[in-house]
Amino acid sequence: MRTAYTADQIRAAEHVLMARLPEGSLMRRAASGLATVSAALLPMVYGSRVLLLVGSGDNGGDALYAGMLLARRGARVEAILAGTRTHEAGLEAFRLAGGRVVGPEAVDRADLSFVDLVLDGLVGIGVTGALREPYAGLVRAVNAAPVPVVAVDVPSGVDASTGRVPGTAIEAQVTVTMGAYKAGLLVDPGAAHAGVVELVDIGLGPYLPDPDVVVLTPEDVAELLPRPSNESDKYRRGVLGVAAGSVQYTGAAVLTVGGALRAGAGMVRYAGQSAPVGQVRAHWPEAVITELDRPSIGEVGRVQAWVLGPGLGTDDWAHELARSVLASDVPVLIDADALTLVARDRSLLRRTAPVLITPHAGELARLTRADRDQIEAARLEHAHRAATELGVTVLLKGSTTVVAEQHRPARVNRTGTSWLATGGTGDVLSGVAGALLAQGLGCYEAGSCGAYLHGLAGRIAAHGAPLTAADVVAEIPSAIRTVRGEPRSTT
Ligand SMILES: NC(=O)C1=CN([C@@H]2O[C@H](COP(=O)(O)OP(=O)(O)OC[C@H]3O[C@@H](n4cnc5c(N)ncnc54)[C@H](O)[C@@H]3O)[C@@H](O)[C@H]2O)[C@@H](O)CC1
Ligand SMILES: [K+]
Repeated sequence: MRTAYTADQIRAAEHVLMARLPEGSLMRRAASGLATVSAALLPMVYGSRVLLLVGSGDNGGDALYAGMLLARRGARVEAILAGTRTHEAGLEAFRLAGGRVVGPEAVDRADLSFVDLVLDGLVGIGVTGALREPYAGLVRAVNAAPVPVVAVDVPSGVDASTGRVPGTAIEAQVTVTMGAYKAGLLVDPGAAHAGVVELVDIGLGPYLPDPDVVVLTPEDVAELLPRPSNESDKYRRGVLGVAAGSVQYTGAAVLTVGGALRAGAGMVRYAGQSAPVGQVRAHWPEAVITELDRPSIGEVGRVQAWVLGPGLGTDDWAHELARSVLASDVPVLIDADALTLVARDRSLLRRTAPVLITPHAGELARLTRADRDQIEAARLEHAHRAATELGVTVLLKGSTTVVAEQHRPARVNRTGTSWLATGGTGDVLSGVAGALLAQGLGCYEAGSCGAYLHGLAGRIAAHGAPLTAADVVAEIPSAIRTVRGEPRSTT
């Protein structure tokens, strides 16, 4: 499990560790890791040109000490001192090693074309708000130049705790982060600025609190996924009810049922009107089907969880069916049109059994009356707030998916690919996560494992080219085999 923390959590841990160590040793550890990663990005350290952007805080200090180490190895290292003050000891050490201080004009396009690497040490976890001048101007110039950038600790301009980017921010190829991952490096928009994140161990581990954010590894997912035992039968493996699809949207029903079957539901009971029923029957003879002549699940047999909403429509019939599903005593995953119904009628959410909602930013905006752009800008915060306010588990879809539940660290999923941004893939995700709910996983686990498998299946299906939602369904078993470390050709 990869764990990540807010700036305050990191500061508190650093404080305790620093008190136990000789002055400056943490920064030397940080700088040494930073120099090692930077050196590996250069074809040859000796003779290469490195430019440091140095801010007024300790982030600039890290850059100066790393610059010193690179200068000692024969690099030509120059520093732009952008702050009103500069880390004194770092600057002295840098100068003694042969580093040169240059003016801000060194970021002119012509000059940057002679530079092999930029180290961005303008600001780290100490940032507040949008980058001010002259930092913002330097960042714009560097971003516009074709020069690789290593961000020190955090790309300058990214809020380390939330991933917010309130103004200009460095676009780094690599971010060398000190002591522990910062939450804002793992969730967009911050993550998109960070590039590859390399962690430098400075001994902070024992002093860190419970994490703010967690990223599951394949091993974590493999351990959480249900596995059929010798005693399993289709009922014990989990029966999922699917209330999805309508006359207008038949495909959503097909994709949701497909996702659920491929993700290992012991049985899928599909309930819908005649048009989607015909389609589901044609695509998935495995599904057990109830054709509804009224909007009630009274005639559908026992299930362990429901998926409600993909392609369901938002008319009175859909509303009544949603009410009937939500009146059951099993976990319900609410997606798509059912989210619109719930946004209109919050009383639908009054139930005691667990609820997992799977909105994208626009759907969450409708549900919480927030602004869509603000949600995109601060995904962690909004997912958590919605989970707390609505008393549900929230899976906020997007390039980095966030699963939030009250009193638990947000789980961020990064297995997806931008090829997944195509019609119907959300229905597949609902089916996958619903199947995991039916197999007994809680909403938090089902949401995070579902997002992981769905993203990975998308990656496998895309393989660098466009995909369809049906392709994602087909690759879910490959994704499961991949996390289990089993060869794809065996079962
Ligand atoms: N103290 C230590 O021993 C260690 C420090 N570390 C480094 O120290 C950093 C934190 O250092 P600081 O606490 O000094 O903070 P930073 O260096 O991150 O930033 C603080 C400075 O940035 C300025 N600033 C804040 N917001 C700004 C904005 N929007 N525009 C322009 N300037 C802005 C502030 O005026 C202040 O001078 C970490 O990110 C990390 O790089 C790590 O190396 C671990 C060890
Ligand atoms: K930085």
